[in-house]
Amino acid sequence: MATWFLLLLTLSLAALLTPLLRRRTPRKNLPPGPSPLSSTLLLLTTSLSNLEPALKTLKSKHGPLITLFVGSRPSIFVATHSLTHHILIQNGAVFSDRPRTFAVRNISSAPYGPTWRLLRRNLAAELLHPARVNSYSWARKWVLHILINRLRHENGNGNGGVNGVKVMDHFQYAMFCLLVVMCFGEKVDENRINEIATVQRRLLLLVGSGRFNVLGVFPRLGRVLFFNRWKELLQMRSDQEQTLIPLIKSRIESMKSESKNERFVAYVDTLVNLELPEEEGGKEGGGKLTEKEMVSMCGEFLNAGTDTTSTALQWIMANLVKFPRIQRKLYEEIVAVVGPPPPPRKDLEVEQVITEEDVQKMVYLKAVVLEGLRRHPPGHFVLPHRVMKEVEVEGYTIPQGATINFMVGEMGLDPEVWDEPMEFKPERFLVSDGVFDITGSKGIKMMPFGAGRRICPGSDLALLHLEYFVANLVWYFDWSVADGYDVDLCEKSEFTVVMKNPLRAQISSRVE
Ligand code: HEM
Repeated sequence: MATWFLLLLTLSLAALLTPLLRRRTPRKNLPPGPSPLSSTLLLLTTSLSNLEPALKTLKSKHGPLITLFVGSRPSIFVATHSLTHHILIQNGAVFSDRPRTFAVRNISSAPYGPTWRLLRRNLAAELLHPARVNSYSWARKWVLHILINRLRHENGNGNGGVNGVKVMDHFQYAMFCLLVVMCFGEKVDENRINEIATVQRRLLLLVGSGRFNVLGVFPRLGRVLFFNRWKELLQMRSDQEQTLIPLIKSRIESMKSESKNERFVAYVDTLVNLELPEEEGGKEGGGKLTEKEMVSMCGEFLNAGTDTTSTALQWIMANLVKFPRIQRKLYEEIVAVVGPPPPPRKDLEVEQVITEEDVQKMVYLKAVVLEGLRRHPPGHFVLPHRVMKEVEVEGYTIPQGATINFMVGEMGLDPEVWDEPMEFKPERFLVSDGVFDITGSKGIKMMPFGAGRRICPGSDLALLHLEYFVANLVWYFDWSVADGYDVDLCEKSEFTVVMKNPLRAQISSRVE
């Protein structure tokens, strides 16, 4: 359907619905913002991440609480740390629901209630518990091996290629391998990894682009008016099922034949026997997860931990290339803890690695990772929350059913909170020996993983992955600017906020 037609349709729809719905839900003392018509247009045609520039302008005009509309439905944006703390930490229960969108069963879209609690607790306690995460040490070592060999290969076996290595594809591949092992409990070959990654990324980018927003907001009408989009979404979903169901089935089969002590626990194992509660008024019933629901859960697990972590890894490595002094200081810390790196082996085996226990002793490493997440959080917003009952905030009324979101990117760069916020200065996190409360429970300074009850349950795993890979990559290689390339810190919004000009680095082995 032509874009002009879509715009016209959206405008007419908004114009029609706004007065109708406003009559039913009288507009209360909402936080200020632009007119319902112009904000409906903005929200229906723009992905969340591309909204940021418009919201910054609105913030300077209206203040830190801004209302936009989709039809008559208010969508509120919060731009300051203290208000976010007040909302998500002090009044978390009211603000922890999710807007109803597509009917998929997963943690991130589950309404705030018993099913969400069960699914989230399952992930946190059965898979992301520190003991379980430790049991995947072999998988991290295996993936590090793959990553180092891919980087060496592209770089001409460590001799330093002229145009450098474009690292992002390798980072994404490595994170994907790692999460696939944790999800399905098996090492999957390269072709299959690429196949799963392609399907998952297509789904992620299209849903993240905002093109399907209208189907979530007006489900019935949207499917008729935007039939081709609806068909495209169904096709992507069917591709996802075709790639993930065989892996789920194979894991379930192997669970029957292996004894419990023979194997480590994969995410699928934890999902098989879950008994979901019957939710009052819920559309979906209780009982065991169906095969298709397991696809949604596994798809969420893969996507939540892959793009976010590889995006953060790229930003951190880009800053280490741009600022050799910081890279040198980090290398010195690493050598002080584990000694110099081993010479590369001819059979491409990575014999010695910096372990998870080693990284715990590296305070500067932790500061580098935190500074990367402050300066370049992979998401500049959290996932939208839904308000469960009407509340007052700062003298304004936040109505039940409104969506609410938080300007994560803005908060990490607020000059009132951060000294020289645009500078990459890991030292700012050294004041407390690299111990920083990323959950924001006592006060929020930045929130790359969100805050409160919906905070990212994978934050500890993500931090471990970042520390582990950054440490090993800097230990094995010296990273410098590739010929003819400048490290450009410009941002571009995809599903996450990525480097507009992806990092190209010249890497050379630290030892002959
Ligand atoms: C650097 C890496 C990561 C970043 C920056 C990140 C960030 C976030 C953010 C901002 C949210 C939304 C919070 C909210 O809505 O208030 C979120 C939710 C979530 N993340 Fe992550 N995440 C990362 C890695 C991971 C990993 C490794 C996993 C799992 C293995 C994961 C699983 C989830 C899940 C399941 C949710 C939904 C939580 C809920 O709705 O209760 N994330 N993440």
